[in-house]
Amino acid sequence: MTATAASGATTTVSNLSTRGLTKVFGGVRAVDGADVTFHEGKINALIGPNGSGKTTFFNCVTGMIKPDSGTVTFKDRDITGKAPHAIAHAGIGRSFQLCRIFPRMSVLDNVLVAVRRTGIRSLLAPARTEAEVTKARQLLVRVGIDHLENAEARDLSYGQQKLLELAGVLMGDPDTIMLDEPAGGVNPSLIGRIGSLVQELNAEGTTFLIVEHNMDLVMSLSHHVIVFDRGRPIAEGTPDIVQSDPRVLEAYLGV
Ligand SMILES: Nc1ncnc2c1ncn2[C@@H]1O[C@H](COP(=O)(O)OP(=O)(O)OP(=O)(O)O)[C@@H](O)[C@H]1O
Repeated sequence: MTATAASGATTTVSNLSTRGLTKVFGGVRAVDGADVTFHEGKINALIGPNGSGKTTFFNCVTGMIKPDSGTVTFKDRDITGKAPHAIAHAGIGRSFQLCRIFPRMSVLDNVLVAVRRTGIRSLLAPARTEAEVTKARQLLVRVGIDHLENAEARDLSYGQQKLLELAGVLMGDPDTIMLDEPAGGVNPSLIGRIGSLVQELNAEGTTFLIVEHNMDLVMSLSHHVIVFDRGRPIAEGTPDIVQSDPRVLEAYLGV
């Protein structure tokens, strides 16, 4: 969110930021001292050439891997190195580059188990409540695949599986959602559906952080674009500003 202070200067409101975040694999500095401030209440995109460290950065923020150094702060709390379920519980939901669903389970059960993937205590709770089933069905309506409720997840198209994964993310009522390549491998009509859903949810107050290679989608959806190269941001701003930044062209084309 961007607020205008009394002086007329704009300040960024952020609930999620990193400072000096670093992850090294062998000799590769996949994330290299990244200082990133996401804009709260906005659709933020993280773009950059292949191998620039976007997914590793996401994994460090969401607890899938432990950074070697640096900090991740969410709502004024240091969440660096916390377990994924603790970070999800704090309010950050995420999807994966390669969709994570249970292929032989029904669509409805996939949404229901999503809410159970938040630590051992919830796994031991009663299998499902009526309220959870109602909520899962409402979310399937919302993402547009309620007619497939009883189908096995493996019978869905890849785009439908991405919508299913998003329904699962929404079961946790996150206020911030991180999507890793939501349009990757998805047909154009479902890309449109995913884009509309992101805009609807954002209008209701959800902050988004999206890693995406589909530039049409990024530039049409995002309020704030952060460009990664070699493990750290090299440029950021509105889509217009980023597209005309020579450093971005250089990173992509290597010129
Ligand atoms: N588990 C790992 N072990 C070793 N090296 C890794 C590992 N994960 C990532 N890397 C390396 O870290 C660098 C950053 O990779 P990462 O997948 O984070 O980039 P990316 O920007 O998400 O790429 P893409 O756009 O292709 O998905 C690459 O050089 C990659 O080979």
